Amino acid sequence: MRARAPGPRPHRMPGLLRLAVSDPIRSMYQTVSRYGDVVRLPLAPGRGIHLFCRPEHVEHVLVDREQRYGKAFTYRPLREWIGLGLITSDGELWETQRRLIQPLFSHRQVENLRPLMVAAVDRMLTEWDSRPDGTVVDATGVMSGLTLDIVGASLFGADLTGDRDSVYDAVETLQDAVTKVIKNPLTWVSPRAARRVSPGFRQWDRAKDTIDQVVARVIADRRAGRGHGRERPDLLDALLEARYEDGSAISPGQLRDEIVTFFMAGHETSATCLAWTLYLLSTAPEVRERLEEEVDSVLAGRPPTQEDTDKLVWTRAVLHEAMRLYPPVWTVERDAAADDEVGGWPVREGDTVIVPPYLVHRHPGVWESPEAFDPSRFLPDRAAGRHRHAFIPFGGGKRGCIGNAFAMIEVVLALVMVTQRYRLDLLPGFEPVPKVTVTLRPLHEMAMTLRRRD
Ligand code: HEM
Repeated sequence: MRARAPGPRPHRMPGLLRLAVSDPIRSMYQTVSRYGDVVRLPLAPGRGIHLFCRPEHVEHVLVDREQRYGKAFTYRPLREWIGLGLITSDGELWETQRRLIQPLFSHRQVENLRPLMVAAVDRMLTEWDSRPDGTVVDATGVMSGLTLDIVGASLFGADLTGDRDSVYDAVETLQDAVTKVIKNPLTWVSPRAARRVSPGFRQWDRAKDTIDQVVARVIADRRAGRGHGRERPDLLDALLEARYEDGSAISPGQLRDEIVTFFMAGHETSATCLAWTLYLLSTAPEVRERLEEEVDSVLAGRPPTQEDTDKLVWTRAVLHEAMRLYPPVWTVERDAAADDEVGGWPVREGDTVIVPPYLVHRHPGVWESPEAFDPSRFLPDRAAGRHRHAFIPFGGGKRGCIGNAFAMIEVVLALVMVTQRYRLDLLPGFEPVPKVTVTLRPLHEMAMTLRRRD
């Protein structure tokens, strides 16, 4: 094992941290272009942050040695708002909750949710149909409304269509809040204190209240037996009816935290993926025409079933390529619970390890012309032989995304059904810029015109 990975000397850290705060992706790029794809940043005496950008490093940290790593301290600020749900918990609590929830997210179970997803996309398209051709929409906002509707209907049997705008604003506020708190060095000592001293925290608490009120209503409706066309038990039923080994039920606090977690994780990521996909398609007419041809020839106007999925090769390639360029979860971070060695470099207990999908997905040693939008790189003949951790939009290992199958059904369905009826074009002169918060959503509105295809 070598002594220590390359990286800046401690006196350069203040400048680097300033850049990391103002522009995290640029600072990561600069760091790896100067030091290579393994970098150690001296955070404090005896404590380092490691950046690993190669697929084999990802596999090592997230899969092969996952038991040596826990969620990084950087996830702690999230707990201030979403509590200790599946994303932010660790250890025994996480294992118990994951065991409880995992069966509901198997391929077979989420396939059962397809009709509810189709109905939600239909509701959005029917609303679009009532607007004049050429109407301008904010693609990020509409996709967020759609995926919130899907999560509400399919996981909680709830109609959340009336909550779209307030939840959208609240999620944006909370993402900004988490990002600001993470950037405050006090977070390393106490995220709660960092939250309290940050300007604007009252507004953040109001956003949390907005989410909490929606969640409380969803639970109260279910307890009162008010359903919304449910044919089989959903996530809310599973959580309410679950009994732990000692026979106890889930506590009200834990119930709230899990629901808020699924609320947030389940819609924001898929919405971001769809918004970037629509943007990229509007920049590449030949890619979009090929998508339209595939959708028209495979489905002839009907919504896709499970059996169609394998035939929608180009559709899936387009979505994968959009998630490669704009991974909704752009960074994945762990704290080492024990000493380790990654790619021949030492990692000490307590060090933080970053495996950023954004950089792994644009690694020039793995991807040809990594900055280009080229879905054909995901066609089976070109994808063959690529390292399986070169593409990690859903993370990997036991902490990988529980909603992976759910999300893929949802985004394929949404893209296909939109493509069957509409073309979306970016307003001329408008160039979206990624906003680096918890997710990689577009900084401003993604203003696009809706045009019917018929
Ligand atoms: C395109 C859509 C999505 C992307 C790109 C995505 C990405 C991710 C990633 C990268 C992680 C792992 C984070 C880490 O290792 O630190 C994760 C975890 C998680 N995701 Fe997703 N996700 C998506 C959709 C969904 C959906 C639809 C749901 C729920 C319905 C969901 C629920 C979760 C949960 C609960 C976790 C935490 C899992 C655990 O730690 O046990 N995600 N997601």
